Amino acid sequence: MGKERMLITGGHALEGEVRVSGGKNTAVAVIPATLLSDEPCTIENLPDIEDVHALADILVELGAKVDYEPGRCMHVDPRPAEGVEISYHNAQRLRASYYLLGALLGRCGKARVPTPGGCEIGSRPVDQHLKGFRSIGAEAEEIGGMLTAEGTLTGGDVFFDMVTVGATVNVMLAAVKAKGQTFIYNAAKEPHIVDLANFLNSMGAKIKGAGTDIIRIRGVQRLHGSTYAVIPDQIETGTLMIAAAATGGDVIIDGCIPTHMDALSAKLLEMGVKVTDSDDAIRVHVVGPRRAINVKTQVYPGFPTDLQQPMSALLTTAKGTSLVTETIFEQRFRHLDEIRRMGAHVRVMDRTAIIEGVPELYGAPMTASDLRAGAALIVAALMARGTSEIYEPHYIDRGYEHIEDKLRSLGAEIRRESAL
Ligand SMILES: CC(=O)N[C@H]1[C@@H](OP(=O)(O)OP(=O)(O)OC[C@H]2O[C@@H](n3ccc(=O)[nH]c3=O)[C@H](O)[C@@H]2O)O[C@H](CO)[C@@H](O)[C@@H]1O
Ligand SMILES: C=C(OP(=O)(O)O)C(=O)O
Repeated sequence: MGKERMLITGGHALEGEVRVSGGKNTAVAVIPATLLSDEPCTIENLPDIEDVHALADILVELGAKVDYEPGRCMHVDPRPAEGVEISYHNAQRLRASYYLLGALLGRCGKARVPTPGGCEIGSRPVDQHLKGFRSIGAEAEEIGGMLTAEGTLTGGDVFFDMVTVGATVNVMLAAVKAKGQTFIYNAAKEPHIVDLANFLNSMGAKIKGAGTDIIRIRGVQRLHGSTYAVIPDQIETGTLMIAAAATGGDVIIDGCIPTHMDALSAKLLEMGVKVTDSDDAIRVHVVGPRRAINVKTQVYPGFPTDLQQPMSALLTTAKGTSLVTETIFEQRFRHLDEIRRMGAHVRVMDRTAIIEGVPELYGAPMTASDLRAGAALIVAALMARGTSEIYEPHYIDRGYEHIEDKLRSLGAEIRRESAL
């Protein structure tokens, strides 16, 4: 497909109900995990997004039999998979291609994966992944643009220098079939870590403590098949909540897990936005002016970095001055340069954005630099006066299923067209 752009005419309050899709960050861990099974698996509730399409292609490249119905489910028979290396082209399509390292190491004791692509939001080193593999008995290195890991895994103690989602996932994948026991200290606690553990345990793995700082994995010899539905996407849920708040709307987001959204809900309440939870839905309802607040990104259960960009877009029109501090990634403010063209008053000093709320933004042409930057531009465009053009919307497709349809169903004026 050629170059495209999104056109959004702002000023419509979003209203109605919308259903959230399955989680990207859980899907991209669970799909590689099917390679560890000794029998076929079925994964349900997968979002119909580019990262999932890429992983289906990678499993096929490795020789697995994949039957994928986008938007529905993926059947994976890993038994014919003999490959231990993925192509540069496929590795570049997404960050999570590096989960094939852990999955292949766990499956057959050997893996070669080109350094991954994905969003450029900081330097994103992989030293902790490699250290983790070494701690459980593998040789692992990064050389010439290639990540390699090999060895008979014994299990062991893994101490991460910082909380890292990716390295926690990778070590979990590698360790489930190790000969001995693994302890991961300073583990990530994100909902997708728990979801991956639940999937692996449903295949017969012995993982305890997922969702806490210490994960214990007792290696097993074989894993059986499983049918598993991934959890709803908390970042899509959060983006829709922010979009509702930004447009002065009244939206019910169905099929989500409200407790995963506590950090965002607390911040919206602090701004003066009404947030009401029920079992599997959240209502976001704007009743008066939105006040400026301070936000600092943290690991779960703190405020997620993936929602910092849409949240800072929302704050550009809040009453007063907001401080947004990004502690996880060094380059996650690029969206603000674009939103400044719409009339926002923003300065970035080191890791903090100082946002002075303005009464109104004006539509402008803008370019998405990464996935959540794209989501932030959508939020800004939805609340602006006039029409905005968002170039490079393919970044948004990495993580949001049918985003235009969902927003249109809530009353947004949004469409995509060729940018030629
Ligand atoms: C596919 C997926 O789930 N992506 C998420 C994952 O990314 P990802 O897994 O890449 O993020 P990490 O949690 O690993 O990164 C956290 C911090 O640790 C640093 N680090 C990480 C690994 C390492 O070996 N060395 C190192 O220094 C990173 O540069 C970053 O500063 O968690 C991020 C933080 O919640 C989210 O923004 C991403 O959406
Ligand atoms: C940064 C993200 O994803 P990835 O780690 O896949 O690049 C994200 O989902 O916001």
